[in-house]
Amino acid sequence: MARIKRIATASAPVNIAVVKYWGKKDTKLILPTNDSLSVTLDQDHLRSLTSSAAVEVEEEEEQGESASASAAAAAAAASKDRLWLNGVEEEIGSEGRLRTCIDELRNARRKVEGEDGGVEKIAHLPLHIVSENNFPTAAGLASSASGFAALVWSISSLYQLNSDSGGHLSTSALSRVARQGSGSACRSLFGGFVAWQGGEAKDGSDSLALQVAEREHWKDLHAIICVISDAKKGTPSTAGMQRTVQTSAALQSRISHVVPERMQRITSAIKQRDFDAFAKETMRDSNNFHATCLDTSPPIFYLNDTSRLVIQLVEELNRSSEQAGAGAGAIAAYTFDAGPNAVLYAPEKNVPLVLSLIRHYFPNADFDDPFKLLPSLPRDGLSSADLPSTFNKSVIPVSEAGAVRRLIHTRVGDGPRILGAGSSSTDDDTHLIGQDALPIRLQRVKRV
Ligand SMILES: Nc1ncnc2c1ncn2[C@@H]1O[C@H](COP(=O)(O)OP(=O)(O)OP(=O)(O)O)[C@@H](O)[C@H]1O
Ligand SMILES: C[C@@](O)(CCOP(=O)(O)OP(=O)(O)O)CC(=O)O
Repeated sequence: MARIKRIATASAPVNIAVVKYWGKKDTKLILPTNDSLSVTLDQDHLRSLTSSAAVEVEEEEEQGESASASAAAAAAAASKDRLWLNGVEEEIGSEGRLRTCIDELRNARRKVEGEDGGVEKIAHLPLHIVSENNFPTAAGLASSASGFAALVWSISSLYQLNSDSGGHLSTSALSRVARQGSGSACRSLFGGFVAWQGGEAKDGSDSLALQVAEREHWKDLHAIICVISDAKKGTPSTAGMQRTVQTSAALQSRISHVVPERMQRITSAIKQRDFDAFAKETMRDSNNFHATCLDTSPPIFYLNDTSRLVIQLVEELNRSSEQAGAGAGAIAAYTFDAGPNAVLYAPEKNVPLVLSLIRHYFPNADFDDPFKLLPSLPRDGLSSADLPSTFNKSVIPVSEAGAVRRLIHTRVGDGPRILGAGSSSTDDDTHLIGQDALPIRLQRVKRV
Protein backbone atom coordinates (compact mmCIF):
# COMPACT_ATOMS: atom_id res chain seq x y z
CA MET A 1 0.00 0.00 0.00
CA ALA A 2 1.25 3.46 -0.88
CA ARG A 3 0.22 6.59 0.95
CA ILE A 4 0.86 10.29 0.66
CA LYS A 5 3.33 11.90 3.03
CA ARG A 6 3.05 15.37 1.50
CA ILE A 7 1.30 16.76 -1.57
CA ALA A 8 1.23 20.05 -3.51
CA THR A 9 -0.73 21.19 -6.53
CA ALA A 10 0.13 24.09 -8.80
CA SER A 11 -1.07 25.55 -12.07
CA ALA A 12 1.02 27.38 -14.64
CA PRO A 13 0.26 29.47 -17.70
CA VAL A 14 1.19 29.29 -21.35
CA ASN A 15 3.44 32.00 -22.79
CA ILE A 16 3.70 33.15 -26.39
CA ALA A 17 6.95 34.77 -27.44
CA VAL A 18 7.06 38.10 -29.23
CA VAL A 19 10.84 37.80 -29.65
CA LYS A 20 11.41 34.14 -30.44
CA TYR A 21 13.86 31.69 -28.96
CA TRP A 22 15.26 29.57 -31.77
CA GLY A 23 18.57 27.75 -31.39
CA LYS A 24 20.68 26.27 -28.59
CA LYS A 25 24.37 26.62 -27.93
CA ASP A 26 24.15 23.80 -25.36
CA THR A 27 21.48 21.19 -26.01
CA LYS A 28 21.81 19.40 -22.66
CA LEU A 29 21.64 22.49 -20.44
CA ILE A 30 19.26 24.19 -22.92
CA LEU A 31 21.24 27.40 -23.34
CA PRO A 32 19.79 29.55 -26.12
CA THR A 33 21.66 31.29 -28.91
CA ASN A 34 19.64 34.47 -28.24
CA ASP A 35 17.54 36.24 -25.60
CA SER A 36 13.76 36.08 -26.00
CA LEU A 37 10.67 37.78 -24.62
CA SER A 38 7.10 36.61 -24.15
CA VAL A 39 3.65 37.49 -22.90
CA THR A 40 2.19 35.17 -20.28
CA LEU A 41 -1.43 34.28 -21.06
CA ASP A 42 -4.24 34.02 -18.52
CA GLN A 43 -4.23 30.63 -16.80
CA ASP A 44 -7.92 31.01 -15.98
CA HIS A 45 -8.19 30.00 -19.63
CA LEU A 46 -5.20 27.90 -20.73
CA ARG A 47 -3.16 26.09 -18.14
CA SER A 48 -1.29 23.02 -16.99
CA LEU A 49 -2.34 21.69 -13.60
CA THR A 50 0.13 19.47 -11.73
CA SER A 51 -0.01 17.62 -8.41
CA SER A 52 3.15 16.18 -6.92
CA ALA A 53 3.23 13.86 -3.94
CA ALA A 54 6.03 12.37 -1.86
CA VAL A 55 4.80 8.84 -1.40
CA GLU A 56 5.47 6.29 1.31
CA VAL A 57 5.40 2.74 0.13
CA GLU A 58 5.47 0.22 3.02
CA GLU A 59 8.95 -1.11 2.18
CA GLU A 60 10.25 2.49 1.92
CA GLU A 61 9.20 3.28 5.49
CA GLU A 62 11.65 0.80 6.96
CA GLN A 63 14.37 1.78 4.53
CA GLY A 64 13.73 5.51 5.06
CA GLU A 65 14.56 5.37 8.76
CA SER A 66 18.01 3.83 8.36
CA ALA A 67 19.11 5.27 5.05
CA SER A 68 17.59 8.69 5.89
CA ALA A 69 18.23 11.22 3.11
CA SER A 70 21.35 9.64 1.73
CA ALA A 71 22.22 9.87 -1.95
CA ALA A 72 21.59 6.14 -2.28
CA ALA A 73 18.08 6.50 -0.86
CA ALA A 74 17.38 9.40 -3.22
CA ALA A 75 18.57 7.35 -6.19
CA ALA A 76 16.39 4.44 -5.09
CA ALA A 77 13.41 6.77 -4.78
CA ALA A 78 14.11 8.27 -8.20
CA SER A 79 13.80 4.88 -9.84
CA LYS A 80 10.26 4.68 -8.41
CA ASP A 81 9.12 8.17 -9.46
CA ARG A 82 5.98 8.04 -11.62
CA LEU A 83 4.25 10.56 -13.91
CA TRP A 84 0.78 10.55 -15.46
CA LEU A 85 0.17 13.11 -18.20
CA ASN A 86 -3.42 13.65 -19.32
CA GLY A 87 -4.45 10.33 -17.82
CA VAL A 88 -1.69 8.24 -19.37
CA GLU A 89 1.35 7.06 -17.46
CA GLU A 90 4.59 8.22 -19.11
CA GLU A 91 8.07 6.83 -18.67
CA ILE A 92 10.28 9.26 -16.71
CA GLY A 93 13.46 7.31 -17.41
CA SER A 94 16.92 7.65 -15.93
CA GLU A 95 17.96 10.55 -18.11
CA GLY A 96 16.31 13.25 -20.17
CA ARG A 97 14.55 16.50 -19.42
CA LEU A 98 11.99 15.32 -16.88
CA ARG A 99 14.66 13.46 -14.94
CA THR A 100 16.91 16.53 -14.88
CA CYS A 101 14.17 18.78 -13.49
CA ILE A 102 13.07 16.28 -10.82
CA ASP A 103 16.67 15.50 -9.75
CA GLU A 104 17.59 19.19 -9.43
CA LEU A 105 14.63 19.84 -7.14
CA ARG A 106 15.16 16.66 -5.12
CA ASN A 107 18.83 17.56 -4.62
CA ALA A 108 17.85 21.04 -3.47
CA ARG A 109 15.47 19.49 -0.90
CA ARG A 110 18.17 17.03 0.27
CA LYS A 111 20.47 19.96 0.85
CA VAL A 112 17.87 21.73 2.98
CA GLU A 113 17.19 18.52 4.94
CA GLY A 114 20.94 18.04 5.46
CA GLU A 115 21.42 21.58 6.73
CA ASP A 116 18.40 21.73 9.02
CA GLY A 117 17.71 18.62 11.08
CA GLY A 118 14.25 19.95 12.00
CA VAL A 119 13.00 19.76 8.42
CA GLU A 120 10.74 16.82 7.57
CA LYS A 121 12.59 14.14 5.59
CA ILE A 122 10.81 13.57 2.29
CA ALA A 123 13.58 13.79 -0.34
CA HIS A 124 14.18 10.04 -0.06
CA LEU A 125 10.57 9.21 -0.97
CA PRO A 126 9.42 8.47 -4.52
CA LEU A 127 7.37 11.17 -6.25
CA HIS A 128 4.02 10.60 -7.92
CA ILE A 129 3.25 13.40 -10.37
CA VAL A 130 -0.09 13.83 -12.14
CA SER A 131 -0.56 16.57 -14.71
CA GLU A 132 -3.24 17.74 -17.09
CA ASN A 133 -3.38 20.36 -19.78
CA ASN A 134 -6.82 21.82 -20.45
CA PHE A 135 -5.88 22.34 -24.13
CA PRO A 136 -4.31 20.11 -26.81
CA THR A 137 -0.82 18.84 -25.91
CA ALA A 138 2.07 19.03 -28.41
CA ALA A 139 -0.04 20.97 -30.91
CA GLY A 140 1.97 24.17 -31.11
CA LEU A 141 0.06 25.77 -28.24
CA ALA A 142 3.10 25.85 -25.94
CA SER A 143 2.08 22.90 -23.76
CA SER A 144 5.70 22.08 -22.95
CA ALA A 145 6.12 25.59 -21.51
CA SER A 146 3.13 25.50 -19.16
CA GLY A 147 3.71 21.79 -18.50
CA PHE A 148 7.29 22.07 -17.26
CA ALA A 149 6.51 25.32 -15.41
CA ALA A 150 3.65 23.60 -13.52
CA LEU A 151 5.86 20.59 -12.79
CA VAL A 152 8.66 22.74 -11.36
CA TRP A 153 6.25 24.93 -9.39
CA SER A 154 4.37 22.01 -7.86
CA ILE A 155 7.50 20.03 -6.86
CA SER A 156 9.22 23.15 -5.52
CA SER A 157 6.10 23.88 -3.48
CA LEU A 158 5.98 20.25 -2.27
CA TYR A 159 9.61 20.60 -1.19
CA GLN A 160 9.00 24.14 0.14
CA LEU A 161 11.84 25.51 -1.96
CA ASN A 162 10.25 28.57 -3.53
CA SER A 163 10.00 31.84 -1.70
CA ASP A 164 6.16 31.58 -1.85
CA SER A 165 6.43 28.45 0.31
CA GLY A 166 9.01 29.87 2.70
CA GLY A 167 12.01 28.49 0.78
CA HIS A 168 15.19 30.13 -0.39
CA LEU A 169 14.90 29.81 -4.18
CA SER A 170 13.72 32.84 -6.11
CA THR A 171 11.44 32.49 -9.11
CA SER A 172 14.38 33.30 -11.42
CA ALA A 173 16.45 30.56 -9.73
CA LEU A 174 13.63 28.08 -10.33
CA SER A 175 13.34 29.24 -13.92
CA ARG A 176 16.82 27.73 -14.43
CA VAL A 177 15.30 24.35 -13.58
CA ALA A 178 12.24 24.81 -15.82
CA ARG A 179 14.56 25.88 -18.65
CA GLN A 180 16.13 22.43 -18.59
CA GLY A 181 12.70 20.88 -19.14
CA SER A 182 11.92 23.02 -22.17
CA GLY A 183 13.60 26.33 -22.93
CA SER A 184 10.40 28.35 -23.28
CA ALA A 185 9.13 26.94 -19.94
CA CYS A 186 11.43 29.24 -17.97
CA ARG A 187 9.33 32.21 -19.13
CA SER A 188 6.10 30.65 -17.79
CA LEU A 189 7.33 31.07 -14.20
CA PHE A 190 6.38 34.75 -14.28
CA GLY A 191 3.20 36.56 -15.20
CA GLY A 192 3.00 39.59 -17.44
CA PHE A 193 5.91 40.29 -19.75
CA VAL A 194 8.96 38.09 -19.37
CA ALA A 195 12.48 38.05 -20.79
CA TRP A 196 14.67 34.97 -20.94
CA GLN A 197 18.20 36.27 -20.57
CA GLY A 198 20.27 33.83 -22.60
CA GLY A 199 23.35 34.32 -20.41
CA GLU A 200 27.07 33.87 -20.93
CA ALA A 201 28.10 31.30 -18.30
CA LYS A 202 28.96 27.83 -19.61
CA ASP A 203 27.14 26.18 -16.70
CA GLY A 204 23.90 28.08 -17.44
CA SER A 205 23.88 29.87 -14.10
CA ASP A 206 22.91 33.18 -15.70
CA SER A 207 20.45 31.75 -18.24
CA LEU A 208 17.15 32.58 -16.57
CA ALA A 209 13.83 34.39 -16.79
CA LEU A 210 13.27 37.92 -15.54
CA GLN A 211 10.02 39.80 -15.34
CA VAL A 212 9.99 42.90 -17.55
CA ALA A 213 6.55 44.10 -16.38
CA GLU A 214 3.69 42.68 -14.39
CA ARG A 215 0.34 41.81 -15.90
CA GLU A 216 -1.21 44.82 -14.11
CA HIS A 217 1.15 47.13 -15.97
CA TRP A 218 -0.66 46.42 -19.26
CA LYS A 219 -3.85 44.52 -18.42
CA ASP A 220 -5.50 45.83 -21.53
CA LEU A 221 -3.48 43.53 -23.79
CA HIS A 222 -5.61 40.69 -25.16
CA ALA A 223 -4.73 37.68 -27.31
CA ILE A 224 -6.74 35.77 -29.89
CA ILE A 225 -5.40 32.33 -30.74
CA CYS A 226 -6.45 31.23 -34.21
CA VAL A 227 -6.24 27.45 -34.21
CA ILE A 228 -5.56 26.56 -37.81
CA SER A 229 -4.43 23.04 -37.02
CA ASP A 230 -4.09 21.26 -33.70
CA ALA A 231 -2.42 18.23 -35.22
CA LYS A 232 1.03 17.26 -33.90
CA LYS A 233 3.54 19.33 -35.83
CA GLY A 234 5.81 18.04 -38.58
CA THR A 235 9.17 19.33 -37.38
CA PRO A 236 9.31 19.56 -33.58
CA SER A 237 10.94 22.75 -32.28
CA THR A 238 13.80 20.90 -30.58
CA ALA A 239 14.95 19.22 -33.80
CA GLY A 240 14.05 22.15 -36.06
CA MET A 241 16.05 24.73 -34.16
CA GLN A 242 19.22 22.61 -34.17
CA ARG A 243 18.95 22.14 -37.92
CA THR A 244 18.79 25.94 -38.18
CA VAL A 245 21.86 26.32 -35.93
CA GLN A 246 23.79 23.91 -38.15
CA THR A 247 22.80 25.27 -41.55
CA SER A 248 21.41 28.82 -41.52
CA ALA A 249 23.63 31.82 -42.18
CA ALA A 250 20.64 34.10 -41.52
CA LEU A 251 20.53 32.87 -37.92
CA GLN A 252 23.91 34.55 -37.33
CA SER A 253 22.55 38.03 -38.02
CA ARG A 254 19.53 37.22 -35.86
CA ILE A 255 21.88 36.35 -33.00
CA SER A 256 24.37 39.18 -33.44
CA HIS A 257 22.09 42.18 -33.98
CA VAL A 258 18.46 41.52 -34.98
CA VAL A 259 17.44 40.14 -31.59
CA PRO A 260 19.64 42.31 -29.31
CA GLU A 261 18.31 45.49 -30.95
CA ARG A 262 14.73 44.21 -30.93
CA MET A 263 14.90 43.23 -27.24
CA GLN A 264 15.70 46.85 -26.39
CA ARG A 265 12.97 48.31 -28.58
CA ILE A 266 10.24 45.92 -27.45
CA THR A 267 11.15 46.29 -23.78
CA SER A 268 10.78 50.03 -24.09
CA ALA A 269 7.47 49.61 -26.02
CA ILE A 270 6.17 47.44 -23.16
CA LYS A 271 7.33 49.89 -20.51
CA GLN A 272 5.53 52.70 -22.34
CA ARG A 273 2.49 50.57 -23.24
CA ASP A 274 3.10 51.66 -26.83
CA PHE A 275 1.00 49.14 -28.78
CA ASP A 276 2.03 50.41 -32.20
CA ALA A 277 5.74 49.85 -31.50
CA PHE A 278 5.02 46.54 -29.72
CA ALA A 279 3.00 45.31 -32.71
CA LYS A 280 5.66 46.24 -35.26
CA GLU A 281 8.45 44.50 -33.34
CA THR A 282 6.29 41.42 -32.72
CA MET A 283 5.33 40.96 -36.37
CA ARG A 284 8.84 41.63 -37.64
CA ASP A 285 10.30 39.12 -35.24
CA SER A 286 7.81 36.44 -36.22
CA ASN A 287 8.64 37.06 -39.87
CA ASN A 288 12.38 37.07 -39.19
CA PHE A 289 12.08 33.78 -37.29
CA HIS A 290 10.11 32.11 -40.11
CA ALA A 291 12.57 33.50 -42.69
CA THR A 292 15.34 31.84 -40.66
CA CYS A 293 13.39 28.57 -40.78
CA LEU A 294 13.17 28.93 -44.55
CA ASP A 295 16.91 29.62 -44.67
CA THR A 296 17.50 26.27 -42.96
CA SER A 297 18.63 23.34 -45.09
CA PRO A 298 16.43 21.47 -45.81
CA PRO A 299 13.99 24.34 -45.24
CA ILE A 300 11.40 24.22 -42.48
CA PHE A 301 7.88 25.42 -43.33
CA TYR A 302 5.71 26.14 -40.34
CA LEU A 303 3.26 28.59 -41.92
CA ASN A 304 0.56 27.36 -44.29
CA ASP A 305 -1.72 29.18 -46.77
CA THR A 306 -4.19 30.13 -44.05
CA SER A 307 -1.39 31.52 -41.86
CA ARG A 308 -0.26 33.72 -44.73
CA LEU A 309 -3.83 34.98 -45.30
CA VAL A 310 -4.03 35.98 -41.63
CA ILE A 311 -0.78 37.91 -42.05
CA GLN A 312 -2.11 39.76 -45.12
CA LEU A 313 -5.36 40.60 -43.35
CA VAL A 314 -3.67 42.03 -40.25
CA GLU A 315 -1.16 43.96 -42.36
CA GLU A 316 -4.00 45.55 -44.36
CA LEU A 317 -5.93 46.39 -41.21
CA ASN A 318 -2.88 48.12 -39.76
CA ARG A 319 -2.03 49.89 -43.00
CA SER A 320 -5.53 51.31 -43.35
CA SER A 321 -5.57 52.33 -39.70
CA GLU A 322 -2.25 54.10 -40.08
CA GLN A 323 -3.48 55.87 -43.19
CA ALA A 324 -6.54 57.05 -41.27
CA GLY A 325 -4.06 59.04 -39.19
CA ALA A 326 -4.92 60.69 -35.87
CA GLY A 327 -2.30 58.51 -34.21
CA ALA A 328 -4.43 55.41 -34.77
CA GLY A 329 -1.42 53.11 -35.32
CA ALA A 330 -1.55 49.32 -35.42
CA ILE A 331 -4.81 47.60 -34.49
CA ALA A 332 -3.41 44.10 -33.98
CA ALA A 333 -0.16 42.10 -34.18
CA TYR A 334 0.33 38.55 -35.39
CA THR A 335 2.93 36.05 -34.29
CA PHE A 336 3.47 32.37 -35.16
CA ASP A 337 5.45 29.74 -33.25
CA ALA A 338 6.67 26.46 -34.72
CA GLY A 339 3.35 25.73 -36.42
CA PRO A 340 0.61 27.34 -38.53
CA ASN A 341 -1.51 28.73 -35.66
CA ALA A 342 -1.67 32.52 -35.39
CA VAL A 343 -1.66 34.37 -32.09
CA LEU A 344 -2.99 37.90 -32.44
CA TYR A 345 -2.30 40.51 -29.79
CA ALA A 346 -4.55 43.57 -29.58
CA PRO A 347 -5.68 46.14 -27.02
CA GLU A 348 -9.06 45.17 -25.57
CA LYS A 349 -10.96 47.89 -27.45
CA ASN A 350 -9.82 46.44 -30.82
CA VAL A 351 -10.80 42.85 -30.06
CA PRO A 352 -14.42 42.98 -31.36
CA LEU A 353 -13.23 44.36 -34.73
CA VAL A 354 -10.41 41.83 -35.05
CA LEU A 355 -12.72 38.95 -34.14
CA SER A 356 -15.39 40.10 -36.62
CA LEU A 357 -12.80 40.31 -39.37
CA ILE A 358 -11.36 36.87 -38.67
CA ARG A 359 -14.83 35.36 -38.47
CA HIS A 360 -15.81 37.02 -41.74
CA TYR A 361 -12.79 35.90 -43.78
CA PHE A 362 -12.50 32.51 -42.07
CA PRO A 363 -16.11 31.38 -41.65
CA ASN A 364 -17.30 28.72 -39.22
CA ALA A 365 -14.43 29.10 -36.79
CA ASP A 366 -15.62 27.59 -33.58
CA PHE A 367 -15.96 30.46 -31.09
CA ASP A 368 -18.29 30.48 -28.15
CA ASP A 369 -16.21 32.81 -25.95
CA PRO A 370 -16.20 30.42 -22.99
CA PHE A 371 -14.29 32.91 -20.85
CA LYS A 372 -16.86 35.66 -21.42
CA LEU A 373 -14.35 38.41 -21.95
CA LEU A 374 -16.75 40.19 -24.28
CA PRO A 375 -20.16 41.55 -23.28
CA SER A 376 -21.61 39.93 -26.42
CA LEU A 377 -20.25 37.93 -29.34
CA PRO A 378 -19.09 40.13 -32.22
CA ARG A 379 -21.40 39.96 -35.20
CA ASP A 380 -20.53 37.69 -38.09
CA GLY A 381 -20.84 40.18 -40.92
CA LEU A 382 -18.39 42.98 -41.65
CA SER A 383 -19.59 46.40 -40.66
CA SER A 384 -17.89 49.19 -42.62
CA ALA A 385 -18.62 51.56 -39.76
CA ASP A 386 -15.96 49.91 -37.59
CA LEU A 387 -13.33 49.61 -40.32
CA PRO A 388 -10.75 52.23 -41.27
CA SER A 389 -12.13 54.03 -44.36
CA THR A 390 -9.41 52.85 -46.77
CA PHE A 391 -9.49 49.20 -45.69
CA ASN A 392 -9.40 47.05 -48.83
CA LYS A 393 -12.10 44.43 -48.40
CA SER A 394 -10.67 42.33 -51.24
CA VAL A 395 -7.27 42.03 -49.63
CA ILE A 396 -7.87 38.30 -49.21
CA PRO A 397 -10.66 36.03 -50.38
CA VAL A 398 -13.12 34.52 -47.94
CA SER A 399 -11.64 31.12 -47.07
CA GLU A 400 -13.47 27.85 -47.12
CA ALA A 401 -15.39 27.05 -43.94
CA GLY A 402 -13.18 25.76 -41.13
CA ALA A 403 -9.82 27.05 -42.46
CA VAL A 404 -9.47 28.61 -39.02
CA ARG A 405 -10.94 25.88 -36.87
CA ARG A 406 -11.22 27.59 -33.50
CA LEU A 407 -10.72 30.95 -31.89
CA ILE A 408 -9.61 31.27 -28.29
CA HIS A 409 -9.85 34.74 -26.81
CA THR A 410 -7.67 35.35 -23.76
CA ARG A 411 -5.45 38.06 -22.27
CA VAL A 412 -2.21 38.70 -20.41
CA GLY A 413 -2.11 36.73 -17.15
CA ASP A 414 -0.33 36.08 -13.89
CA GLY A 415 2.41 33.60 -12.97
CA PRO A 416 2.07 30.08 -11.51
CA ARG A 417 -0.27 29.53 -8.59
CA ILE A 418 -0.07 27.12 -5.69
CA LEU A 419 -3.57 25.69 -5.30
CA GLY A 420 -2.91 23.62 -2.21
CA ALA A 421 -0.17 21.93 -0.22
CA GLY A 422 -0.25 19.73 2.86
CA SER A 423 0.24 16.36 4.42
CA SER A 424 -2.76 14.67 2.84
CA SER A 425 -4.94 14.85 -0.22
CA THR A 426 -8.27 16.53 0.29
CA ASP A 427 -11.55 15.28 -1.08
CA ASP A 428 -12.32 18.59 -2.77
CA ASP A 429 -11.18 19.42 -6.30
CA THR A 430 -7.71 20.72 -5.40
CA HIS A 431 -5.43 17.74 -5.99
CA LEU A 432 -5.16 15.30 -8.87
CA ILE A 433 -3.78 12.53 -6.63
CA GLY A 434 -5.89 10.58 -4.14
CA GLN A 435 -4.97 9.24 -0.69
CA ASP A 436 -3.91 5.97 -2.38
CA ALA A 437 -1.24 8.02 -4.23
CA LEU A 438 -2.85 7.37 -7.62
CA PRO A 439 -4.50 9.79 -10.12
CA ILE A 440 -8.07 10.91 -9.47
CA ARG A 441 -10.75 13.03 -11.10
CA LEU A 442 -9.17 13.05 -14.55
CA GLN A 443 -12.59 12.88 -16.12
CA ARG A 444 -13.69 16.03 -14.27
CA VAL A 445 -11.31 18.39 -16.04
CA LYS A 446 -13.00 21.03 -18.15
CA ARG A 447 -11.17 21.25 -21.45
CA VAL A 448 -10.84 24.28 -23.67
N1 LIG B 1 1.52 19.10 -18.27
C1 LIG B 1 2.70 18.62 -18.65
N2 LIG B 1 3.54 18.09 -17.73
C2 LIG B 1 4.76 17.63 -18.10
N3 LIG B 1 5.22 17.64 -19.37
C3 LIG B 1 4.41 18.13 -20.32
C4 LIG B 1 3.11 18.64 -20.01
N4 LIG B 1 2.54 19.08 -21.15
C5 LIG B 1 3.41 18.86 -22.15
N5 LIG B 1 4.53 18.29 -21.66
C6 LIG B 1 5.71 17.85 -22.42
O1 LIG B 1 5.83 18.65 -23.57
C7 LIG B 1 5.75 17.86 -24.76
C8 LIG B 1 5.11 18.65 -25.88
O2 LIG B 1 6.02 19.63 -26.29
P1 LIG B 1 6.11 20.15 -27.78
O3 LIG B 1 7.19 21.17 -27.83
O4 LIG B 1 6.15 18.99 -28.70
O5 LIG B 1 4.66 20.79 -28.04
P2 LIG B 1 4.08 22.18 -27.63
O6 LIG B 1 4.80 22.73 -26.43
O7 LIG B 1 2.60 22.05 -27.48
O8 LIG B 1 4.40 23.07 -28.90
P3 LIG B 1 5.40 24.35 -29.02
O9 LIG B 1 6.53 24.19 -28.07
O10 LIG B 1 5.84 24.37 -30.45
O11 LIG B 1 4.53 25.53 -28.74
C9 LIG B 1 4.95 16.64 -24.31
O12 LIG B 1 5.19 15.54 -25.14
C10 LIG B 1 5.47 16.44 -22.90
O13 LIG B 1 6.71 15.77 -22.89
C1 LIG C 1 9.05 28.79 -31.65
C2 LIG C 1 9.19 28.79 -30.13
O1 LIG C 1 7.93 28.52 -29.58
C3 LIG C 1 10.21 27.73 -29.76
C4 LIG C 1 9.99 27.08 -28.45
O2 LIG C 1 10.87 26.01 -28.30
P1 LIG C 1 10.79 24.98 -27.08
O3 LIG C 1 10.91 25.72 -25.80
O4 LIG C 1 9.57 24.13 -27.24
O5 LIG C 1 12.09 24.14 -27.36
P2 LIG C 1 12.94 23.21 -26.40
O6 LIG C 1 13.79 24.10 -25.53
O7 LIG C 1 13.78 22.37 -27.30
O8 LIG C 1 11.95 22.40 -25.58
C5 LIG C 1 9.69 30.18 -29.75
C6 LIG C 1 9.58 30.59 -28.30
O9 LIG C 1 8.70 30.12 -27.56
O10 LIG C 1 10.37 31.46 -27.91
